[in-house]
Amino acid sequence: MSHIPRKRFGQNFLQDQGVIADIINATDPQSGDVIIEIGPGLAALTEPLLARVPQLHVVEIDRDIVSHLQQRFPADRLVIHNADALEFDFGTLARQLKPGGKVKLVGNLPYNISTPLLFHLASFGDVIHDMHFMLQKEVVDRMVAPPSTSDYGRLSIMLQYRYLMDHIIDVPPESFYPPPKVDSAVVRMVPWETLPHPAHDYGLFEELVIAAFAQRRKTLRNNLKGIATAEELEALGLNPGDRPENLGVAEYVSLANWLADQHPNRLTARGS
Ligand SMILES: C[S@@+](CC[C@H](N)C(=O)[O-])C[C@H]1O[C@@H](n2cnc3c(N)ncnc32)[C@H](O)[C@@H]1O
Repeated sequence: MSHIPRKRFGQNFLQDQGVIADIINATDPQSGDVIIEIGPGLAALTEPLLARVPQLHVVEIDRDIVSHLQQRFPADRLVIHNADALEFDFGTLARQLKPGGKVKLVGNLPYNISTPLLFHLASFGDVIHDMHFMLQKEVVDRMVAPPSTSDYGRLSIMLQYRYLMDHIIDVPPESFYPPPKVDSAVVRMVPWETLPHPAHDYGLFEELVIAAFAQRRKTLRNNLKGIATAEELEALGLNPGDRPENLGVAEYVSLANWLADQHPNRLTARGS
């Protein structure tokens, strides 16, 4: 099939057999697994996945690609959902396909929707076993970054709160057609069975992290003015002279939980 890659759908098709094999191995498909692929494109991952499982579900927005896939694979083996992954209800499909169980997600994601898609998927953690995604390398570096490194920030904290994450491989532009302008990487995301540091009020935790990183080069004492005094931070075992990137997820959650329990209006009062 001669398909002209569509920029607006972020179409960079994988053509490197070594990278494809690495992603399939990382996904580790077993015959009983229910797998949903996001953005199958011209089937670079779809075909080897179908070689391992009896049936595969895919979510694809591009109608031309959908008709290509319909002609190429039998409908009982490849179930195609012609939909926008950003609006797709993965929860309902997962519960239908594996009642009481969990599904695997995989995809070489269009870079233009990767961050909103990660936020959309956050609400389906209870039905997801694991996810393997190709993303911009710069985004993967930020997702998995440990505290006190230059890549560590809001994205690291908000995703590490929900998932155990691993960087699997880096992928250079020439592994795709057409080559993207940036380097890529594959990340594994496994939702925590039980959150290691549960926030009493998730919204408040989110707001606290935004406030703490308002000015990355400033200290906590400065960024958290009106939210916690230097004395209060010290009493909680935190150093007011630290910069926001020095605190781990556990420390942000404990500060957020102290606020939620003792001073629930401080963040909103500061914002008004
Ligand atoms: C980077 S390409 C990857 C294609 C293929 N999996 C590969 O590795 O060669 C991204 C794919 O996602 C599809 N896509 C883009 N936006 C989408 C969306 N919002 N929902 C579902 N699929 C989307 C594109 O049409 C394309 O097939």
